[in-house]
Amino acid sequence: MEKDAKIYIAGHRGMVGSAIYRKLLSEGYTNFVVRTSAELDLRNQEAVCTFFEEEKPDYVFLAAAKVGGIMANNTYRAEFLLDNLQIQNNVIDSAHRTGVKKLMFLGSSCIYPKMAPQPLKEEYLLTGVLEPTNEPYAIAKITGIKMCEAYRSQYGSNFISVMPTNLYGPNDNYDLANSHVLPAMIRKFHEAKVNGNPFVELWGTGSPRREFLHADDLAEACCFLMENYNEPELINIGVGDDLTIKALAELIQKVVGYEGSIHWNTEKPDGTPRKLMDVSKLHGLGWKHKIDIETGIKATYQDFLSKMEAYAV
Ligand SMILES: NC(=O)C1=CN([C@@H]2O[C@H](COP(=O)(O)OP(=O)(O)OC[C@H]3O[C@@H](n4cnc5c(N)ncnc54)[C@H](OP(=O)(O)O)[C@@H]3O)[C@@H](O)[C@H]2O)C=CC1
Ligand SMILES: C[C@H]1O[C@H](OP(=O)(O)OP(=O)(O)OC[C@H]2O[C@@H](n3cnc4c(=O)[nH]c(N)nc43)[C@H](O)[C@@H]2O)[C@@H](O)[C@@H](O)C1=O
Repeated sequence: MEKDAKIYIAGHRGMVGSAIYRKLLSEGYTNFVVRTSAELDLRNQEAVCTFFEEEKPDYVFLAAAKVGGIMANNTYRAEFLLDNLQIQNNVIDSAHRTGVKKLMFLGSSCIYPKMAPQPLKEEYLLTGVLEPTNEPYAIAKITGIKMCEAYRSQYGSNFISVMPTNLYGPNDNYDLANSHVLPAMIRKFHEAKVNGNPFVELWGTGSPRREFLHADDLAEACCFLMENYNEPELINIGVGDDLTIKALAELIQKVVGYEGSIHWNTEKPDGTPRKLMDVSKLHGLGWKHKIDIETGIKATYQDFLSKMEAYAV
């Protein structure tokens, strides 16, 4: 990307979009176009077409989406399917129509079959049945991958698809019902510590395994791939290592300094038993993550503390 190129970061206030924004600013890029969802609802096809025709960005990072943890995905199934299809269809097609030089579509590790062999290689896409709790979201993301592939093959568009593993970091969502596990645990342990609660309730059995990548590492990988990856095939972004939800809970409990106990509510879903990314393709290109999980959790806890008033702890 040329340093003065016009870059549109869709979802620039979100955890991922804001991390990409910070990374690009730190690398000396200056020409950005951004809109909040209130200013430009990406589900609105006409508004998105007009925006692209007026702004004509050179590069697009598509980090706007309806996002949430296992309960949000399972509860708002229609919105996770429709909103995401609308957002990505509108942005990808407008990017093509206005001659965007390159677009990056962000998918997710949940696109892979629930019982796929581990670690998850890129070629396992569409080889089996999906995890039911996030099937609508996964179907939308798979459609986004196929849109990028189709526009490349029919029109020669340089649209790439990257599949991040579970993410965490600054500007994460700490809502107890709708967030992902890592921010939820930070908030639950912190509130229990402050309020002197004897136990914290967590969901499922604690036995599923998850891989976690810090948003700043993800942003670095996205910028690296925007520079160095121009292939039709999707590419995984992860750390190549995972831990059980129980081990994650113990780590966060230690960082927060909570001394009570954990109750596992097995009425709540476990979701996919394991989704560990195979990152050999990414490593082969020369990129590897830097932030280890304990360092990342400590920094994220500080981010939570700085925003705590917003969550009325
Ligand atoms: N978080 C995770 O663990 C993972 C995330 N991803 C992917 O990364 C991307 C970013 O996720 P993340 O940063 O975590 O999500 P966030 O919820 O933090 O941010 C999503 C952003 O999307 C924008 N947005 C949502 N709906 C609309 C809309 N209708 N019109 C315009 N903008 C909209 C929001 O804008 P505004 O703030 O202005 O309302 C928000 O800034 C997504 O594609 C997600 O699927 C992939 C794997 C894991
Ligand atoms: C990124 C990814 O995120 C989603 O998938 P997920 O990885 O299953 O999401 P999660 O982070 O919410 O949960 C991970 C694990 O953790 C357990 N768990 C324990 N206690 C809490 C808890 O308090 N909150 C939450 N949310 N989970 C908890 C929970 O039961 C599960 O076993 C996809 O829908 C999809 O959106 C997607 O792509």
